[in-house]
Amino acid sequence: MYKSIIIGTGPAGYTAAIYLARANMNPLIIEGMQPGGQLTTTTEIENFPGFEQGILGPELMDNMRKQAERFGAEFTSGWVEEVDFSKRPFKVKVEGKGIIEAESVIIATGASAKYLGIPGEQDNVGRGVSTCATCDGFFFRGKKIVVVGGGDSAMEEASFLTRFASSVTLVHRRDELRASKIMQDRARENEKVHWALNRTPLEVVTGEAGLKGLKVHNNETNQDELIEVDGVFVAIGHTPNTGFLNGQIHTDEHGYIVVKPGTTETNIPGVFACGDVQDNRYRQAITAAGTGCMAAMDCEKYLEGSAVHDWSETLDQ
Ligand SMILES: Cc1cc2nc3c(=O)[nH]c(=O)nc-3n(C[C@H](O)[C@H](O)[C@H](O)COP(=O)(O)OP(=O)(O)OC[C@H]3O[C@@H](n4cnc5c(N)ncnc54)[C@H](O)[C@@H]3O)c2cc1C
Repeated sequence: MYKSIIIGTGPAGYTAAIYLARANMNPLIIEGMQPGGQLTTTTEIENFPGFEQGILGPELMDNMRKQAERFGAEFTSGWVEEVDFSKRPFKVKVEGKGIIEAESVIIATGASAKYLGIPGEQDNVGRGVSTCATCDGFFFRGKKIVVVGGGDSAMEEASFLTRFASSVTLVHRRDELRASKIMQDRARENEKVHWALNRTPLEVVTGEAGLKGLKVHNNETNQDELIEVDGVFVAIGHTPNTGFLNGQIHTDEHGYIVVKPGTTETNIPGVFACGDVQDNRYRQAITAAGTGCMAAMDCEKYLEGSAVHDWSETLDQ
């Protein structure tokens, strides 16, 4: 039996692993199908502190893994299929490995960006196709971009990207947007934002020089069109990876794990959550790593038998 199991090896899981391993807690880390997490799908990371010239995503994650290994963290591959948090020790069922038991569990399974599922999209992630304006907007200075989506986050990303891009065209398959009025108004007031509503994305088109544009079907004219751009930002939401929890941990209406404010504690003492799986707002590598540190420290306190936080006093004041 392990003192602690960490599920997931993105920046959150690796950071928790570094802290727990250095505290002699001998954690077991379950890697899942995507060792290294989301950053292994991208190229240059320019906003992770400590790397003046930037660092490649896979290299950053490889460094974090080696750092955790150096302090004795143990890794196993496999996908967590089920958990049983109803009694102690906690049980974690890993595909092909069976049931592993632990006194505590840190959930760091991230959130997957939703994609359109059209030809050319996956081949060009990190080469013109992105799901993160904060991460990649900087690479599109003076360029033309489309943002696909009709919700608040699409409006926000479109407005944000006008700081860099020469023009941002918002593509949505209907002529009505789901976004709140205030977010729509903000985007509409921005003269760099253009609108291509009632258009269904069909294909990310590339040429010899790279990305050429987004082919869409115009639902009004029934014609296909090519919107010529340098970048395609897909802003149709994220899915937190919480299916394996089977409702045992409280989640919000979007499926994100709910933690006690200012901590990584879930509704079950001894089960902690960090990184994008509990963060619908920031979703950055540095915030994931930061909460990974918090989860390890909360977990250590729990294993030592001391209360993690006593909020009652704060709330009484
Ligand atoms: C293309 C791209 C570019 C990005 N660029 C930047 C950037 O420049 N700067 C920045 O700060 N952020 C960037 N981000 C965002 C950043 O990658 C995330 O915020 C960060 O990776 C979240 O870390 P995490 O540890 O919470 O989860 P993730 O990195 O998502 O890792 C989740 C881990 O959980 C595992 N897992 C999931 N389900 C299971 C399961 N059932 N069983 C076992 N394991 C499981 C996966 O295998 C994976 O190892 C980018 C994201 C993408 C997609």
